[in-house]
Order: sequence, then structure tokens, then C-alpha cells
Amino acid sequence: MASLLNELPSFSTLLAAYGSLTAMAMLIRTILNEIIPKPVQKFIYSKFSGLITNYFSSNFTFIIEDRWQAVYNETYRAIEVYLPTRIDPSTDKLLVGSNDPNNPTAPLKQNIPADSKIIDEFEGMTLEWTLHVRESDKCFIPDKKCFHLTCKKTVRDLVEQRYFPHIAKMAETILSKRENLNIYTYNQERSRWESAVFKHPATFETLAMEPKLKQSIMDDLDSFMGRKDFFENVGRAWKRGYLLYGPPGTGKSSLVAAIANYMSYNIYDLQFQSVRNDADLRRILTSTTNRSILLIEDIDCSRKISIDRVKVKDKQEKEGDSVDPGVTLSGLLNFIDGLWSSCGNERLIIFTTNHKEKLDPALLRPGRMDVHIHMGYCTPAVFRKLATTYLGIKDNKLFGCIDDLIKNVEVTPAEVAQQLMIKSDDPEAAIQGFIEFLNMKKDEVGEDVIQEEEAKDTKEMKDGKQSKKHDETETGSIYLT
Ligand SMILES: Nc1ncnc2c1ncn2[C@@H]1O[C@H](COP(=O)(O)OP(=O)(O)OP(=O)(O)O)[C@@H](O)[C@H]1O
Repeated sequence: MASLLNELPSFSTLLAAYGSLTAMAMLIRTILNEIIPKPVQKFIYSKFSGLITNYFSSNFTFIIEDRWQAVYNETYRAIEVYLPTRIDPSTDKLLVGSNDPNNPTAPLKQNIPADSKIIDEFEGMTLEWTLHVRESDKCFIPDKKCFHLTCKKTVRDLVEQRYFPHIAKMAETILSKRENLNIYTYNQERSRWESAVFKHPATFETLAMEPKLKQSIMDDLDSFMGRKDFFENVGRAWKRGYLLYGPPGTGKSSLVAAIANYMSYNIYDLQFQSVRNDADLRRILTSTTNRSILLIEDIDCSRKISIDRVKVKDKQEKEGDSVDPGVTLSGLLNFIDGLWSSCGNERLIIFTTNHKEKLDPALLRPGRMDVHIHMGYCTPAVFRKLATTYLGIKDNKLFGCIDDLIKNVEVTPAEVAQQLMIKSDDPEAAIQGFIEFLNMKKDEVGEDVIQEEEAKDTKEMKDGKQSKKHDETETGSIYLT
């Protein structure tokens, strides 16, 4: 032991060695500082420290962004639905609010604010969630959102195999039990869909329509709903396109509401003015969810979509490739029945128009919109349904007289409803008032016009053609392409 102590360097020798080493290190550091630029030093340091932290850290982080390549990320969507159900009382921050204008006292909805932590427990694992939002500096590019899920490295596989499928399943259950439907509108400034609670009272029960027409629409919807295998087997995208056309006030919007209520689908109401171009349209459409209705109302009024495609092409040729054609019909059709149509399942696409004749023929080609539904003027059957709804009566001695008048006067269900509502507490007076209204309308149109119509109808009958007024304009019809 004594000899070992003798062999150890003395304290002064150690001190001297330490001094020289320190001086050498400082010299090397000064030389490196001189030679290596600061940004490179920083980079090397961050990589080095990152490696050390990763090596020694026992945590693993999954990052789930809102979009996955070209489409909305379904995993992100499931987390968005599931996570608010895991908010516990210890949370120190919460987003709260309501989007139900019909019910201001409805229970507050809760959501997760950016950068705050949510802890979830699953099968003995502790999982820490944070929502990160990166604000976009360009108004037409949406903010980037992502969830970070941090867990122990040791349970990473378990999280992938058990926890994520659990979230997907839970989200589906939550969505299937949702009490309210939503209606979405696209906010161009914030580049995102924004929702409000959709509580429209229209149902197939309240809708006044020719019974056969109504039944055939319901049958068509039934044969669409829940038939994933059928659509797969016949090689079609699980989508259905409806074109509703007819004069204003014949119930096109009411039918859309009735369909949404019948199917329990949310509505995405798209105004073409808020779409810049086809790329924008594709991004907007791929951000909609399954089991929903994409509604484009008054499609004939969309200046952009009805731009003559030949004119755009001419302009492009004249002014070079820089001309942005905006939204083109082909861009829209590509989503309806082109290659992009297979993105998403169980979707209805509904266009409405007051002027079918103004639509681009490409949209009307067989197979494009699967079903064309004509919403026509009031018929005796439609009147009776409205009388039952608004006056609570199924029959009246004056109904025969109304039937005769209705066959000769173009009156919309909206007009009928309005008239009947005036005296809904006194059915007799309401019926009398309605007859007066019909007579007034008849006089306005003028006897000679009616005679002209009748002469035309008779001629068409003689020629073997069907009367347009009775076939389409009045009664409504359904046409499967
Ligand atoms: N077929 C109908 N059955 C019951 N109510 C109807 C019907 N058609 C119209 N109405 C009543 O008239 C109102 C207006 O109808 P709606 O907005 O559905 O017509 P529209 O065809 O969509 O009109 P527009 O083309 O102007 O948008 C509705 O709120 C509803 O009360």
C-alpha cells in the first residue's frame, strides 16, 4: 500500500497537468472558434446534444398532422373527436363555446387549446397529448395543425397496435351517436370549413311532393346507405350525385334538408365564389368528411363554373400559361366521377338549379349526376299534403274546386304554404283565401295565355308528345341517368 502511494504523482504534478490541459483546451477552442463559423458551430452543437438527448430519453413522440399528403388525415380527425372526451378536471386551460344558434342554453362544447397538455390513460399506459398550431403567413394557406402524442419508448408498439385503433373506434362511435348534424360553410379568409348546428325541421314526412316521387327518392337513398360492398363489387366510388332543378319555391332546399335528416349526414354548403382554382377546390373537397352531403346551390349562377371553357383556353393561348382559369367544370367533374371521386366514402353530391337549361351539357351527360329530380309546381296531391300540414285537414268540400284551379295555374308549394299560413287557425277561411289567391293568379296570367297553353298541349298530345307542363313543370319527376 505504501509503495503504491509512492508511485502516485504528487499533488503539484497533478495541478500542473490540469493547468496545461485546460490551457490546451482553451487554445483549441479559440482556434476552432476562429476557424469554424458560428452557424456551423451551432448546428454541430444542436445535432450532438439532440443525439445525446435521444439516446438517453425514455420517451417517444408520435406526430399527427391534419393532412396526410393530398387529403385530410383521418387519424387526426379521429383524435379531434376523441380527445375532447378525455379532458379531465385537472386541465388548466380549455376552449369552450357553442355553435347552436337555436339553443343558447345548450351545454358548452369543450375543445383543446393549442399548446396545453391532455393526459390520457389506456391499458396502464400514460399518454400525453399536445395540440400544436403553426400560423400561416399567407391568408389562403390554412394554419398547420398537429397533435403530438408522447409515451414511453417501451410502449410505442402497443400504442400503435392498440391505442390508435381504439381512438378510431371510439371516434366512430361518438360520431354515430351525435345528436346534432352540422352544416359547414367554407371560410376563404381562414381557409377552412366552419360549422353551425343544423336543425332543419324539414323531413320526408313534412315535404309536400308527389307520393311516388318521394318514395322513389327514399328508395334510392336506402339503396345507397350502408352498401359499401355493393359499390365495391360493381367497381364504383361510394358516392351518389343528385341534380335538383325547378322554379324557386318548389322545395329544393327543403328536400336537401330532408335528405340530410333522413341520412343523418352533415352538409357542406360550398359557395363557388370562395374557391380560387381547381387546386383549391380539390383541397377543400378532400377536407370534407365521409357520410356527408356536398351541396352546391344555384350551380347555374356560378360565374366561374359556367365560364366557357373554350374562352379560357383561347385566353391561355393568347396570354401564355400564366392565366389562372379559376374553378373549371372539369375540376369539379373530376371530383364527381373522375379519378378523385374515389376519395372518401358514403357521400352525396347535390347540385340545385332553377335553370337546368343553362347548365353545361357536360354536367348533364348520362352517368354524371346519377339522379335528376325535377321539383315542379303544386299538384292536387301536393296541395293536400300542405293542407294537412298547415291546416290539419285531410279533406274539404272545396278541394275539388282547388284541384281544377291548380291544374291551370302555376303556383309553387312555397306560395301555397304562405297562403295557408295566413289563416292557419281557421281552415275554412284559409281555403277560401287560397281559392281567391288562385283566381287572382289565373286572372294575372290571362285567359288567352291559358288557352294558348291548352292549344299547345293538345297539339303535343296529337303529335304523340307528352305535355311538358304535366310531365315536368307541374308534377315533378325523377330521372336516373
Ligand atoms: N315541397 C314542399 N313541401 C313543403 N314545403 C315547401 C315545399 N316547397 C317549398 N316549401 C316551403 O317554401 C319555403 C321555400 O322553399 P325552398 O327554399 O325549399 O324552395 P327552393 O326550391 O329551394 O327555392 P330556391 O330555388 O329559391 O332556393 C320552404 O321553407 C318551405 O316552407
